[in-house]
Amino acid sequence: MDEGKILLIANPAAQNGAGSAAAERAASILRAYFGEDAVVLARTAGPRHASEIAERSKGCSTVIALGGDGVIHEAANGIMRRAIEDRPAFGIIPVGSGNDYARALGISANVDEACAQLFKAEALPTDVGWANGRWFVETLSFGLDAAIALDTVDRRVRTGRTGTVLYMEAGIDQVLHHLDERRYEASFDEGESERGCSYAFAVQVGPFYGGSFEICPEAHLDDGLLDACIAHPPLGTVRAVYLFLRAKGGKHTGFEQIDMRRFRTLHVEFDEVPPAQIDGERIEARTFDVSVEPKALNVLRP
Ligand SMILES: Nc1ncnc2c1ncn2[C@@H]1O[C@H](COP(=O)(O)OP(=O)(O)OP(=O)(O)O)[C@@H](O)[C@H]1O
Repeated sequence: MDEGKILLIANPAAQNGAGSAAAERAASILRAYFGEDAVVLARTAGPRHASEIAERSKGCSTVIALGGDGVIHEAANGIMRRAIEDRPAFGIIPVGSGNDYARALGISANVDEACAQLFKAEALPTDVGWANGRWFVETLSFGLDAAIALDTVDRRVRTGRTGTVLYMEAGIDQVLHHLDERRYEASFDEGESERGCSYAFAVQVGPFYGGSFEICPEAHLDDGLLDACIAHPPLGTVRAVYLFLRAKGGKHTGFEQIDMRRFRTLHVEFDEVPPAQIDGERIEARTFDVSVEPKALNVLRP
């Protein structure tokens, strides 16, 4: 990692409050390495604050977001709002329940290990997705997948569970009780309009979503393309649970109900507003205009 001012944007509320101690720990490790004055710690005060801080972060060479995929999403959006030549390098220290972007980058969920990885990391040009005026670094999805991701937010507060167990529980519950078909009309790369019906429709920069489900195993962070996984009817509950469990290890592809696509742009219009998530955060619309901005962000990758 380049020396120079480092701005550490931390969500103290991440992972039920664990973000606060993690931020202190990360700041002290980074200061011990780069020098006391080289690292500025900024704690977020609430939703969207990370975007504002990152957008205003003039004069620093690196922005590191500490927290879950939500605060990483917000910080990346703030940086992306700046002109490309003015964007600092972007690093992450994952302290969340899903940590999908960290998994795609190969960054440890242990704060000490993540810092050690960042010291040796290179800032590599990385693709960023764009949908309805928001950037996404890893995932955007509609339907069942999004309902699962959104369900985990309430479920975590209720049960205190995190990580894979939390997603598995939410996933099985949604598949058993909300296996809804959603009609859409989609055009990939400005091609002919296709009418379709999906249970789940995920658009990925990297392979992971939902806390380590390898939904698009062939997705690469710097290939200039988005990958989609679309699960079509007919799919009974038993088959759906089977495919859902296989998706944990990326072994759901190759089945006739699973359509894998690769593209640069997508226009998709659902008959009704579907549950939808962008990097794990709620997004509401019936029509989505999606594209990829190749190698738009220099991301610290081990
Ligand atoms: N100080 C704060 N207090 C409460 N919420 C905050 C604060 N700062 C940011 N947030 C919001 O918290 C939400 C969740 O943040 P984040 O993703 O970092 O943690 P998480 O939810 O624990 O992790 P995951 O996304 O992996 O489940 C984001 O929408 C963010 O805007």
